[in-house]
Amino acid sequence: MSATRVLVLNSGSSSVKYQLLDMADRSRLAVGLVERIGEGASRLLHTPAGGERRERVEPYPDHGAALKAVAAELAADGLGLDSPDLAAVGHRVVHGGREFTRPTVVDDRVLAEIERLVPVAPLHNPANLTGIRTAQALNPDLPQVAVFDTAFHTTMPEYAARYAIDVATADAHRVRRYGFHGTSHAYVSRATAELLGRPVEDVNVIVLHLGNGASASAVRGGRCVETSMGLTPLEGLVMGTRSGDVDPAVVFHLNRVAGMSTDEVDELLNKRSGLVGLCGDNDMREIVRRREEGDERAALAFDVYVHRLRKYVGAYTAVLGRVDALAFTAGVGENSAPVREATVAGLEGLGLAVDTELNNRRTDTARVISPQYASVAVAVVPTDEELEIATQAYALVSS
Ligand SMILES: Nc1ncnc2c1ncn2[C@@H]1O[C@H](COP(=O)(O)OP(=O)(O)O)[C@@H](O)[C@H]1O
Ligand SMILES: CC(=O)OP(=O)(O)O
Ligand SMILES: [Mg+2]
Repeated sequence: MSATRVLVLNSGSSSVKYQLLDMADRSRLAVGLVERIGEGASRLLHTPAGGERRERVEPYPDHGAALKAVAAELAADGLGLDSPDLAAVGHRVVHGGREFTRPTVVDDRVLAEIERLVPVAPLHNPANLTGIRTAQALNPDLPQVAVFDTAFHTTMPEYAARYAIDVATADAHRVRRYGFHGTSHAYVSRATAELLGRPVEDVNVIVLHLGNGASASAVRGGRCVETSMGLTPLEGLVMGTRSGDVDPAVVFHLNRVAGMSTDEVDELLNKRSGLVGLCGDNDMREIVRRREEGDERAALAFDVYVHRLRKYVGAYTAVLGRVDALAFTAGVGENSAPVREATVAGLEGLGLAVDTELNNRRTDTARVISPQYASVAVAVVPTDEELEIATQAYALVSS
């Protein structure tokens, strides 16, 4: 019997999410999360299929230490990285530049390329590299597969990927729009077509991936034609801690007028902006609760967030020409009925509306929330980046 299991590692700036899947039946054998890596008391939560959740609170100074603890938890369930049932480890790698258009088995050249892209994904690529190197050290014989956030967006037409800046300067430094969360945009756009019962080739979808990081994409017939993130995951929508779009002159202005260094402005726009910068909270549940209690800062943060979303929905409607579906996904998109309602309110002219009762209903499965009469299907479509990474990694190593 051949190996059918895939361990998926999704390493973020201060966390690792992981899942062990059996691709024979797509079942989950274990799921877990390590939070607050490098922040003193880190926490590991590990749940084996059919077993009790286990918690470990201890300091993990870096992603390497965290992954060793994850490997130990898996080994305790007989699911260690040395198991002959394991076919591959699939890694979410955030920045793959233009080079990587599909999942790739990691070798020294691939590692060097991911390393070269660290300056354009400083919060993400170093953690992804540590994940790969640690898994390699734990079992050198196991294929490590990199699945890139940028890959799905490499089909964007040149006029969407180009910034209107001097071509020679841009090309010399690879300055262009790459886009991120591609694994989620790919999975959700396909799942939306399935929900509508139509072939993906025939369907045009706007996907709103609203997690801590957030991005929109316009997908025509299964191919991405536009997305809101750019050179780095800072451009576009308002996010938990990131500003999204600002006039680039904000950077020079703060440098000249407030004496802030480039690194300080970088930190401001990536970590002290977005929802947290506007109202002190980045959790949409908390913002909605405060807003309902009459908190003005929370209400403004909500309005700025939703206004940006509405601008992108309008823009992507124009990009696609014909829209069949608008899909909400990730933490906020899947769970926040108030955000979904406010995003499409008054957009009947674009064929958009939600049915209040359908919008407020809670399910774990994909569903349409627009009324019968609406010409665009508004849908809630849960993303599953881990399943998608496992599927792509397994397809590659078993082919
Ligand atoms: N029930 C809910 N209502 C509103 N927002 C929620 C709810 N559950 C989670 N969220 C939001 O989802 C965000 C996290 O989304 P997620 O997709 O898990 O993010 P990431 O993968 O980027 O860490 C949280 O910051 C929170 O704002
Ligand atoms: C690219 C990106 O923004 O990822 P995340 O949402 O995991 O921070
Ligand atoms: Mg996410």
